Amino acid sequence: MNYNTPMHDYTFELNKDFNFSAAHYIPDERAGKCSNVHGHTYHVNITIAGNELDELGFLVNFGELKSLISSAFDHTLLNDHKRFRDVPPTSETMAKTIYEMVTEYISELDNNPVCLQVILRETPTSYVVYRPKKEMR
Ligand SMILES: Nc1nc2c(c(=O)[nH]1)N=C([C@H](O)[C@H](O)COP(=O)(O)OP(=O)(O)OP(=O)(O)O)CN2
Ligand SMILES: [Zn+2]
Repeated sequence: MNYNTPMHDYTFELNKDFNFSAAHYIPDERAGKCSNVHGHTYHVNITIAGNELDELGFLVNFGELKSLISSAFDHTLLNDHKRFRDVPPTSETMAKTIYEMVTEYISELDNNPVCLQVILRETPTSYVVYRPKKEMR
């Protein structure tokens, strides 16, 4: 999928798309049919930027980004995850959670990549963009 990415001055920008399947429910009757357990094939787009590459010539390993998120969420009930103990697993909170997981992972890398945004598509017609405020970077 092609999505817009924010303007930046980094030399390299990387985008990783992948899918995972998971179930969820929104535990509030105001969510209507979405308060029942149901499943989605979630589509994720992660944008990473930076000025330096690692010894392999990678900004970030594409496969590591995918496995970081898929190993946590694929074929699970999202409501069971500790990250969704206090907030319901909506597209918005999922996009923010994935951003936080990616940012924790890349903060360990020596070449200083940053995550610019995460896009989480829940259905063919519904998706969310999570982009941190500039002072958070
Ligand atoms: N702001 C949000 N609204 C809704 C969310 C959400 O995460 N954030 N989630 C849901 C449900 O989980 C649902 O699975 C998705 O809803 P919706 O886009 O309405 O799905 P439909 O397939 O019914 O949409 P169509 O318009 O028929 O394509 C609900 N709202
Ligand atoms: Zn849903």
